[in-house]
Amino acid sequence: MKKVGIVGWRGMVGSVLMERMRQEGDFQGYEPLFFSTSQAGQAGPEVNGTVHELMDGRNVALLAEMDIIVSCQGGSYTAEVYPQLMAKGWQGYWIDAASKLRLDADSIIVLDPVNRKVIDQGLAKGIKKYIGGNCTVSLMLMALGGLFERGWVEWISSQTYQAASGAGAKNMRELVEQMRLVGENAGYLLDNPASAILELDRNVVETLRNPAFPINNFGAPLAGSLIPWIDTAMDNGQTREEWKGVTETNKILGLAPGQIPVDGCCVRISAMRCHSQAFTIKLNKDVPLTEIEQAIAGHNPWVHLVANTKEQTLKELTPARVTGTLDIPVGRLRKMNLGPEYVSAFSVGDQLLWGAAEPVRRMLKIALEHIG
Ligand SMILES: NC(=O)C1=CN([C@@H]2O[C@H](COP(=O)(O)OP(=O)(O)OC[C@H]3O[C@@H](n4cnc5c(N)ncnc54)[C@H](OP(=O)(O)O)[C@@H]3O)[C@@H](O)[C@H]2O)C=CC1
Ligand SMILES: N[C@@H](CC(=O)OP(=O)(O)O)C(=O)O
Repeated sequence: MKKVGIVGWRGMVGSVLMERMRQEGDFQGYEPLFFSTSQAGQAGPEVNGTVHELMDGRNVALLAEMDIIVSCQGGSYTAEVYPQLMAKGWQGYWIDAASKLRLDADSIIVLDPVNRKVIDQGLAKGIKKYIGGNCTVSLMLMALGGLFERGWVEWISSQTYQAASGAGAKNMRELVEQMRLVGENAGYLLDNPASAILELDRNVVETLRNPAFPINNFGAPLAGSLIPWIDTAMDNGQTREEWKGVTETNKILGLAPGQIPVDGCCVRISAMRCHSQAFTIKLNKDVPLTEIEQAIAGHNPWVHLVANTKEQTLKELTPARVTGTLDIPVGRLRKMNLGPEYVSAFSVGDQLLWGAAEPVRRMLKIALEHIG
């Protein structure tokens, strides 16, 4: 029986992966082994009625016995362990949620509803590294895959509204902590409907600017505010998150680097785990809106169109509605005043599902089918 090692299963992305694997009945037909870098020997997850003892995530000899390793443990773990496996001549498949190996020449970024052909070609060529994409990029391609598939996209500008979860579990806690403080400090004014609105506003700002306000993880208030910077600086003025847009999009689609320009401004906002994006799409010809709608809606089973009305937008096109689902709603779709080839659209997606765990889960199934 094939052996699959799962590392990082108890982290945030890993927990969502485990949840999805259980929902889909994925723990069948192979022996799963669960690894931890800090809890080896302790009881791990229960799968199909068996509680699995945790293996040492740094036991490279044991890891090398796996046919497939799935890691949601993070980039520094990958940097530490993957080269050791290579040095041992390991021939297994490495499936990873972290960005570390994404741009290696011999890796494939996986998003099978969009690039199954690229994945299958990689498997046929003997490629062994399959890496989940950046959440923002994966969610854009799940939303607009139909336009790329038709070859209609000349370039895209994406302005993002990214959730706290993208920065990690501690940041999600910090956001809610910030919200609590804002609410608690303003409580007495909210309780008095006669209180002046500018007093309420001053109260909130004083809370946000108080040196004791918890900002250790974000570096700035996020509740009642936003942060137009995600990840590290690149030399050209972009942030790394913005740079991933063009770099990963083209790699996922199997195109030459930079072939389809993608750029925009990535912004952290106070959603919990759904990233949203406003797109300006430049098509290479004037395509009627009905054909654009058909191309988007017909691309994959998870994307759906939301009518460009206030009622439907408020009902269907918000992080509050989409969180915890695999849905990829695309709305606010219209031709822009800039010209007939310019299209505006807005999309929302759960960045822990299609943005992280789901492409990895599906790749494990594809790899298992491939090795038989
Ligand atoms: N967060 C995101 O939105 C996305 C993250 N990714 C990538 O996925 C990787 C993992 O990210 P993420 O899931 O956020 O990482 P987490 O910090 O949630 O988990 C990583 C590891 O931390 C250890 N850990 C220590 N304390 C705890 C605790 N109290 N609860 C759970 N785990 C704990 C666990 O390892 P151990 O058992 O060994 O101690 C766990 O596997 C990163 O490389 C990230 O870049 C990719 C896409 C999106
Ligand atoms: N950088 C993303 C989350 C993430 O982990 O991205 P990546 O997998 O590319 O490192 C965000 O902050 O929303």
